[in-house]
Amino acid sequence: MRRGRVAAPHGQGVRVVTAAIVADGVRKRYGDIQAVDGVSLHIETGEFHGILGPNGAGKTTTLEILEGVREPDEGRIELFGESPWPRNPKLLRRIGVQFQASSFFDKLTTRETIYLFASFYRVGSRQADAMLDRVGLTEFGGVPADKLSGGQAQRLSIACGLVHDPEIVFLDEPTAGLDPQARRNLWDLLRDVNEEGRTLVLTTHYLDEAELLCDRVSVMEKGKVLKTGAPAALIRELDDMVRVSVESGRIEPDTLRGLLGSAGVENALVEDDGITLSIATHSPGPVLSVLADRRALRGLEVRGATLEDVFLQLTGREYRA
Ligand SMILES: Nc1ncnc2c1ncn2[C@@H]1O[C@H](COP(=O)(O)OP(=O)(O)OP(=O)(O)O)[C@@H](O)[C@H]1O
Repeated sequence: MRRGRVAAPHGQGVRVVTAAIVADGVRKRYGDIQAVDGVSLHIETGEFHGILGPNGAGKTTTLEILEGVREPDEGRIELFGESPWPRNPKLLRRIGVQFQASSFFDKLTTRETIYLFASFYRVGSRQADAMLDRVGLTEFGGVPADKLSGGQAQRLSIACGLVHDPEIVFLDEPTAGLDPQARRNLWDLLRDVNEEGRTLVLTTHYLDEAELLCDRVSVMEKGKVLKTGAPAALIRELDDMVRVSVESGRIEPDTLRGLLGSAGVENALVEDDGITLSIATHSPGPVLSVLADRRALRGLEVRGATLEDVFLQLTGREYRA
């Protein structure tokens, strides 16, 4: 949230912050599945907010309800004080939705696609061209939209959601499936869009992405928001925990149990690669000393806690996107 907050004039000492989005007690059920189970959110104007969680946590359903494209079973939602459901014409120009790239018309070029989206809002071709330029796609204007690479298609879909200059932008896993370079390029774009004072709400599987981009995140699991806060604040609540990792083959299970029993060890697990033993602790000294005694320091890494550790602490289980 870099520029979007409404600051009080100098000397008054009071900062007025208006809510862009308020959700209260939102529920949505699909048959037997309670997809969203009492979600409440308060997202400030200009905030970059991440809704994160593993598959099936209820992120997309929550986002669609906020966007006003899905009706909640229960709960109150307001965008700038207006309900988005049923379809609210007063809000349409003020919100932008990044559509999944797969929903483009396959016979339209990149330029025709953004012109089409621009026409929905009576936005002229000059503004549409400028937006295409902004996302670096001018030279691909004549290319059929379905021939763009994954990163280019995502940039086009974001451009289509931004072309009418909305105040709130909703993005559903905008970097899913992109290579690392394309992800980084997209992060730069999203940061710029937020710096202009727009409110961004993004869902993501990637905890590192949320940690890097978002002012605040809401961690979701099983339809509920487990916690909301600034990534750094959530991590700080873990009380200076660090994660010590080594190659697991070097340490016997007995030693591991001993470590787990010792003071300050929060948890120890073998990571997805099947090789790395990862130990979360508040006192890395004794842990490192036991590992050194056992000559089990191969592959040693010591790093600060991350949002993965926050998730582990909130749910008691490892984060698996
Ligand atoms: N239209 C639907 N009909 C029936 N069940 C649905 C529908 N949409 C979602 N669900 C179910 O609701 C739950 C929440 O889904 P949702 O897509 O909101 O989660 P998500 O966190 O966005 O997951 P993902 O990261 O996999 O997209 C899941 O169990 C999903 O299978």
